[in-house]
Amino acid sequence: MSRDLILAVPSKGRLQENAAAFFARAGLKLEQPGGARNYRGRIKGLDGVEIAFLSASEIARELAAGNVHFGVTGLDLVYETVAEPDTCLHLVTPLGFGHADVVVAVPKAWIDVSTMSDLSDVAQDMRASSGRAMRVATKYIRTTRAFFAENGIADYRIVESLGATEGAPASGVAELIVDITTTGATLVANNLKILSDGVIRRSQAHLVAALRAPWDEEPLAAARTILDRIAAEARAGQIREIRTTVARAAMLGHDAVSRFGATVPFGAQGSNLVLHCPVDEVYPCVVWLRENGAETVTVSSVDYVFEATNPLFAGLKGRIGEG
Ligand SMILES: Nc1ncnc2c1ncn2[C@@H]1O[C@H](COP(=O)(O)OP(=O)(O)OP(=O)(O)O)[C@@H](O)[C@H]1O
Ligand SMILES: O=P(O)(O)OC[C@H]1O[C@H](OP(=O)(O)OP(=O)(O)O)[C@H](O)[C@@H]1O
Ligand SMILES: [Mg+2]
Repeated sequence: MSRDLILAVPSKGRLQENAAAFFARAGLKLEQPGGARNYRGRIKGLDGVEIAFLSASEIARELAAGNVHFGVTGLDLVYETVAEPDTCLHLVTPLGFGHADVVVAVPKAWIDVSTMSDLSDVAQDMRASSGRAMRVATKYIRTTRAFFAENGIADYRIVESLGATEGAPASGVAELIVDITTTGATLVANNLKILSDGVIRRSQAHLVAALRAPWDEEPLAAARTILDRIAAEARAGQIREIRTTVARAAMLGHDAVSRFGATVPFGAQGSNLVLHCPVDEVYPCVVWLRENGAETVTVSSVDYVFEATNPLFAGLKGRIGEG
């Protein structure tokens, strides 16, 4: 049996390009030999990892079943597809793309309806006046059931919709919808509005680990390598490297830690000072260094910051064995 770590990556759709670009930034180049129709691949120069190219919703299912170790998919699909995600999955890290909100939206013409509580009244009124249940068009069935139950709405019916859900109210198939929105353009074009307390979930793509996957020594070692790279790239993105020569470098380095949340990665050597400073604090830190005698100060982006500890791997390690 293969002892490879299996990493599931979207093979199509909204998340595909961003996922490949994300791994590439971390120095992990996904290779798909034979082109887009070959659903197995590898990472260039990294043995012990097999890529499974799947659709985003399939990835959520395969993670829950423990058939893959790692997967990239949207939080909306994780919670929609998996019954008890907290028991069998570990969210390793958000990836900063694939943003979408799962929302409850009703016709704009319903001027008296702006909250879930108002919607509860609508459901009762409909039942009383026509004897029928309010209808909700959606493909987010589990998500809708849970959210409506939390809001005390029980008398409604789900109409399963696999596409163009926003058209359902106008075409008379349902009274309202639960769907994802990113820019809001589709809702506006269909004369729908989001209820003020109707944002069910803010979703983005995540790297997710399957607790039920066979986490033998080899896949765990591969996971450590992958997460080492991802953490190094993420850390590098949060900071800029500031370099200067200044008297009392050690003391200023020490102060920069408390003033700006900087780190002094290599310690202060004589009058040379290197700081890793949070992006938003870079300019204030430069001004402060000059006030303290620094003349030339350079600021640069770094590609990776590898550190002795890796919070992503530690987080995963802490949860393996629970699944
Ligand atoms: N504007 C958007 N429209 C649709 N999906 C989006 C959008 N923005 C981000 N996403 C995310 O992309 C993921 C869905 O991707 P995709 O439609 O390719 O997956 P899928 O549902 O598995 O595919 P298919 O519908 O073909 O089976 C979800 O996690 C979703 O939140
Ligand atoms: O808020 P917006 O930026 O307008 O984006 C949201 C819309 O985009 C997606 O539809 P998609 O184009 O993927 O079609 P489908 O739902 O029919 O698959 C999603 O299902 C919404 O309908
Ligand atoms: Mg889709």
